[in-house]
Amino acid sequence: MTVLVTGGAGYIGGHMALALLDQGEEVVVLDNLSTGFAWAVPPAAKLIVGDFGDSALVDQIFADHRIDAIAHFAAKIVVPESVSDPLAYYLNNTAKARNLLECAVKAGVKQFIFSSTAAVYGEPAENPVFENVALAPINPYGRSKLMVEWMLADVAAAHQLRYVVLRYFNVAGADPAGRLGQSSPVATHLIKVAVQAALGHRDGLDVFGTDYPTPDGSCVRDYIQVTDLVDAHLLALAHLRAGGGSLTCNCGYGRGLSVLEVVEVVKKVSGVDFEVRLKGRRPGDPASLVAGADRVRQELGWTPKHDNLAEIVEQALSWERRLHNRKAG
Ligand SMILES: NC(=O)c1ccc[n+]([C@@H]2O[C@H](COP(=O)([O-])OP(=O)(O)OC[C@H]3O[C@@H](n4cnc5c(N)ncnc54)[C@H](O)[C@@H]3O)[C@@H](O)[C@H]2O)c1
Ligand SMILES: O=c1ccn([C@@H]2O[C@H](COP(=O)(O)OP(=O)(O)O[C@H]3O[C@H](CO)[C@@H](O)[C@H](O)[C@H]3O)[C@@H](O)[C@H]2O)c(=O)[nH]1
Repeated sequence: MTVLVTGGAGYIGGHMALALLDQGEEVVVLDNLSTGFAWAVPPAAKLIVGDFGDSALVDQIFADHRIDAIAHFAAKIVVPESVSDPLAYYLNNTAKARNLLECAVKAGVKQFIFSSTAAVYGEPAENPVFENVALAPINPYGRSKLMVEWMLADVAAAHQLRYVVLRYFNVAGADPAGRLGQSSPVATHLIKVAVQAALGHRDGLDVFGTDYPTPDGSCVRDYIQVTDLVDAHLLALAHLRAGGGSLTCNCGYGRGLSVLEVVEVVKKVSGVDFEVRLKGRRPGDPASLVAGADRVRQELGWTPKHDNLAEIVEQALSWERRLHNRKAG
């Protein structure tokens, strides 16, 4: 059987495609290359360049391939951009997901893994935050994803489709074998920005907000290494294929690190004391998000292998060097 990976030319979907191929699966990647790269798709996967909201194209993909599961990564993912352009997020992340689900139901695809986000929690009253708290996203990005979670629950109640929703916390690092990493043309994620500053590819780093109600005033996040996250998807796929029921799980390590702490680790690992400018808050940022991560361990048997920020930063540094040389070369 074949897995359809939407967004498989992107950061996390690309690592998923690699991992699926590593375990002998057939992989079809559907990606419009809006933020992804054809070169990031492993050659053994079939890349179809197109939009996952294009129902005629998706129907054709289901007709041409024996797809038993969809891993749906494709989305717009930048929180501040969702604040300035919410309709783009509701179209790409929400409305098009509805079309994809309709095609899946029509084609009888019964297994669906969805990339959700810690942003569905908004500003949780307590951290770590567990899956069963009331959901109150504070930005359009989080709302655009939460609506897909709701659609999935309704579709699963009405049809034979079962799902695993994985709510990722902050994803970072790269394939330990060095085959792939985060390649987005315009970096916005903290670790990637910090690593670029350390390598002199940008002029220092701005810290967005130092007056949050956190120990050092900067935002706290739970950084999860990308192949550990992908392992949770492989386990989710096995769970669904074994007939397991629909499930929603946080994906994080259950440990919060502040922006200033992350910056210190990047400076230490790189050995470069790059410029850090303390700035005002960025729109849409919650103060703290740390995963209550018991369920993914208990229900899926997940055990992380790379829960170490220095190792994650080392991976990000070595990927960024490679990416830079590739561009220069
Ligand atoms: N990176 C994180 O820290 C993080 C955290 C939580 C959740 N997520 C979720 O994980 C998923 C993957 O994120 P990523 O970091 O790999 O981002 P990314 O931008 O690297 O990958 C997204 C991919 O989707 C493709 N895409 C976007 N819209 C499309 C469309 N309409 N049709 C076809 N392809 C389309 C892009 O070209 C890109 O290759 C997203 O759903 C995101 O919301 C990411
Ligand atoms: O140059 C920078 C970049 C980021 N930050 C801060 O670093 C923290 C983390 O920001 P970022 O790496 O952009 O991630 P988030 O905004 O937390 O969002 C990520 O993590 C969410 C889950 O927690 C996911 O839903 C999103 O898709 C993903 O982009 C935030 O406090 C930012 O304000 C800075 O201070 N300077």
